[in-house]
Amino acid sequence: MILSYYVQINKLAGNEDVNLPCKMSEQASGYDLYAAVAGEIVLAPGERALIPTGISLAMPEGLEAQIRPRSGLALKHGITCLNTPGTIDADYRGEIKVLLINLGQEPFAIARNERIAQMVFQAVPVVNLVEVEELSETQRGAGGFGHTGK
Ligand SMILES: O=c1ccn([C@H]2C[C@H](O)[C@@H](COP(=O)(O)OP(=O)(O)OP(=O)(O)O)O2)c(=O)[nH]1
Ligand SMILES: [Mg+2]
Repeated sequence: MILSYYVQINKLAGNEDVNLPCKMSEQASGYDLYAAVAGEIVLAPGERALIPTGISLAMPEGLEAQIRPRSGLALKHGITCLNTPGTIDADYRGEIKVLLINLGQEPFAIARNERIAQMVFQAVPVVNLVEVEELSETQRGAGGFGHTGK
């Protein structure tokens, strides 16, 4: 079954040259996000930076977007998203930004229009939290954090 939605996308002023998020293969899960940095920025080992993408979105209620690292950047350069997966709320209208961190040993340069991360859309159920005095019993109960063994 294929779920299909329309999501509005807006290029922010001054970013007309920055590519729109793009799927790199027909059935890719993620739309690659392009850096909207001015010129180039360099992340020293251990350094983090909030990278602009030059775009904003309006998704329908019931969708979210997740910002995830690109595995190639992680493997080759130790570049990942610090808050992965980043959460883009359906009602957020600001610029999408990517919090990158350099966990590698070498400085890493990011140029304008380079692909820095990917954005995956997910359906989010609408949940109503109902406060109660007691919860239903289960076999697991409160067991967790490895209580079933290694
Ligand atoms: O990687 C990210 C994560 C978040 N956001 C934007 C969209 C999101 O809707 C908003 C808030 O994100 P989140 O809820 O993760 O952050 P918070 O620290 O809880 O901030 P807030 O109090 O604004 O919700 O920031 C991004 O652009 N990139
Ligand atoms: Mg929040």
